[in-house]
Amino acid sequence: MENIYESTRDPKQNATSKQAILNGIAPDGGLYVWPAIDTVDLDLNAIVEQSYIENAQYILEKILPDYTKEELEACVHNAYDKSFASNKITPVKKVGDLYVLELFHGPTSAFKDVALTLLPQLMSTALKSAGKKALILTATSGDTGKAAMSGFKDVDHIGIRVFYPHEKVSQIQYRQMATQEGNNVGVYAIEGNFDDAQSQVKQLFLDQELHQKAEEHDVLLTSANSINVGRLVPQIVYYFDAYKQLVQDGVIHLGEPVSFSVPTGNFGDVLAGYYAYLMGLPVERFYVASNSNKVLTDFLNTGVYDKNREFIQTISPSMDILVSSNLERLLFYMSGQDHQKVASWMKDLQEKGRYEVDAQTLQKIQALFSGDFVSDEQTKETIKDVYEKEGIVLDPHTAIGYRVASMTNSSTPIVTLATASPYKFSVDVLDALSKEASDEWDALKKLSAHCQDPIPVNLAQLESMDILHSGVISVEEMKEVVEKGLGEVR
Ligand SMILES: N[C@@H](CCOP(=O)(O)O)C(=O)O
Repeated sequence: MENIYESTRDPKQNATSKQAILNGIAPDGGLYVWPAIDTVDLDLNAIVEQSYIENAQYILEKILPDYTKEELEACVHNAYDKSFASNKITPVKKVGDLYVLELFHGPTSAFKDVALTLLPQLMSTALKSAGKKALILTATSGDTGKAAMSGFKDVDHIGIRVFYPHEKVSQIQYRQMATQEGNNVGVYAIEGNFDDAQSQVKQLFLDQELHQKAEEHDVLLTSANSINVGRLVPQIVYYFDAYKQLVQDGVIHLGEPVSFSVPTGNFGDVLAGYYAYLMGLPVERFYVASNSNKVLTDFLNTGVYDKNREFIQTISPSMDILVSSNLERLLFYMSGQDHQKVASWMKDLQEKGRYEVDAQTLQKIQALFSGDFVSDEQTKETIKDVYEKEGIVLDPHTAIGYRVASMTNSSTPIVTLATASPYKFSVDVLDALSKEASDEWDALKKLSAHCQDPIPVNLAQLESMDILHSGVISVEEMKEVVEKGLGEVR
């Protein structure tokens, strides 16, 4: 099978899709990309007629060509047949003049579930072909960690270790992770922020001593973050499916463009949309919505990416990120697939904390992407305003995307990606609605009563669950955790 994937930094580092998924990141620290993704020929007429599951299979067959049709069929059905509370998987709703793509009906109430119910299937299938075991390392700012553990819990031949920033996730996100059951999971708070966790995980992937030890245990080290192409590609499907729903609802005619507003920190979700665009989805513009950690807004406006700034803890913690990993993939495509340029920008980021792209690359990016940011105060205002006018409660991340979408004066329909359930951020959402609560449980109940909407079962049951993981470790101690984990994969 052809090695169609290659590192953003060096075309010689190439792999099949199964190998790319097993490796997580390329051995040179770059991210796997498929340079010819824009040659994929998808039939939009077929897509608007098919179910979500049929579309997932249709699209993944094109982008993961070394999986057999039967393998992908099994993976997709195992992931989506029973795990989502909506039979549409990711329904689109009209909210005011905008559209909202609800991505939070999965087992942990965040958009990550769409990919992290499928990645364990893809990973297990690839591991079987390779005859190996795997230890998955995951950095999380709140949502990915829980969704990854839920997806990989008790999966044979796979272990998972999750690292999140101590006291920098919402109370409910903390409870979701700290109560996680499973004989193959480990979750640790780290002293630091998400960027510290993510950088250390990336370092560990490149650590030769660790790889040596992994080999001794016959274990591969890999990732459940969106740096892994297997985490990213399932997210392409919901962009096509949202388009399908707009056509079916008569909002657009087939072939007409739509725009997307995507709240993002690590740039994975919006990059999946760009992949959909490269595969033929008619998109006019992507609005990249940030919180006060507005490193992406500044980059999109100036071409300078500069992480040397204050890290701000916000009420949208999943987006409290200053090193936005997947931007590297966008730079690869927008620079004309110039591996050397990408490698030198990433070297600058590593050594100086900043890089500046050339005018041509910036121009190409700006032709399709805009960036804007929203403060905590504005986020709360938006939650309140949308609730009062439309009776819909948005979570803080979605509110950021919604506000950025509503600031444009485009006549093209804009779909905001609703990335999480508001109940995951119950205290701040209730506060935005000018109500008080004594703690996160009181907030959950009051929010539910106020909105006359049931609390998702997976969140409601957290209150009675025991805390199983309470370790707080330093960034340096992460390596020990991983070394130990290698011997525990069964
Ligand atoms: N927002 C994420 C951060 C990690 O991003 P990912 O898309 O690379 O998994 C989170 O909630 O953990």
